Amino acid sequence: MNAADSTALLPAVPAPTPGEVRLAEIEARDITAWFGTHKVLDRVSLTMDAGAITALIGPSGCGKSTFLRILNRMHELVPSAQLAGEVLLDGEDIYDPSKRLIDARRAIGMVFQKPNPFPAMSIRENVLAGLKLTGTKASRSDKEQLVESCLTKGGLWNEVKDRLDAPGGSLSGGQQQRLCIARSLAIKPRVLLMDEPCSALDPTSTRVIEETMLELAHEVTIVIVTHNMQQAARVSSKCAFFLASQGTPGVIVEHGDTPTMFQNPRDQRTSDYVNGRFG
Ligand SMILES: Nc1ncnc2c1ncn2[C@@H]1O[C@H](COP(=O)(O)OP(=O)(O)OP(=O)(O)O)[C@@H](O)[C@H]1O
Repeated sequence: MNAADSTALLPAVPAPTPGEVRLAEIEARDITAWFGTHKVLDRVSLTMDAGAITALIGPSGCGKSTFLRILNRMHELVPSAQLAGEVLLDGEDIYDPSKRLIDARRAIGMVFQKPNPFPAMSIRENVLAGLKLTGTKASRSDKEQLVESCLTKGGLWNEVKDRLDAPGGSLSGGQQQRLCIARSLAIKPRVLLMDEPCSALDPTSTRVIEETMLELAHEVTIVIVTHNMQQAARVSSKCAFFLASQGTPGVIVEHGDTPTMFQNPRDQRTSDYVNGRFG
């Protein structure tokens, strides 16, 4: 079975109700990035469509994670990091000096490779942690509703509804990752960035998270970095192939609809990569 064929294994997802949510487009324009003098991305442009799941693929070190971190202003946390270019969230540059960092982080959430719940905090507190960090006020009953809806969207509610006061650290790795997804949803992001969210998980947990992603795409635009070609084919509708050949900075070689990228790519290097001939 090739990667594209495996799409059929996932259950059908019902269409979104029109007008229910306003989905955001995120566009990177001419992004060049450095760590010190090391240029790691060179004029990368990519539009990640509203409501789509876009997969960023490519060999190790080609700048996928750096690109993802640029999309919610995490790149600037590294002291030596520099950046040129623009990131437009629904047409507005999140790097515009008049824009606040906290607004970018609130609108553009991130789930990391390694599940990182607050281990000693309860499951409930983990979900609500983002409200505190962003200074968002909510009544007790609103918080209870939020906990239930986020854990439901994160695909975890049925497993934890009877132990919301148990510590986040008591959950399995896959459950912890779904808790992190629920936590990121609580502040209602418009875009969710996921950096290899399943690479530390077993196949069953991976499948549950993939199903969760497909459900979430109805209300939040998703960008995922993955090394797993089957996963890219199963969950994404758009795909971008990054490459940094022989010490040159990373560029996007090709991007487009996922089935085309897997079955009929224009560039031989894309074909070689998605078919496992390198990387
Ligand atoms: N904090 C950092 N300081 C200095 N260089 C860094 C830092 N983070 C990444 N780099 C360098 O930037 C380049 C791109 O790294 P990045 O992690 O973005 O690639 P990647 O495609 O996501 O790799 P992988 O698939 O292995 O996670 C690499 O050469 C890496 O060594």
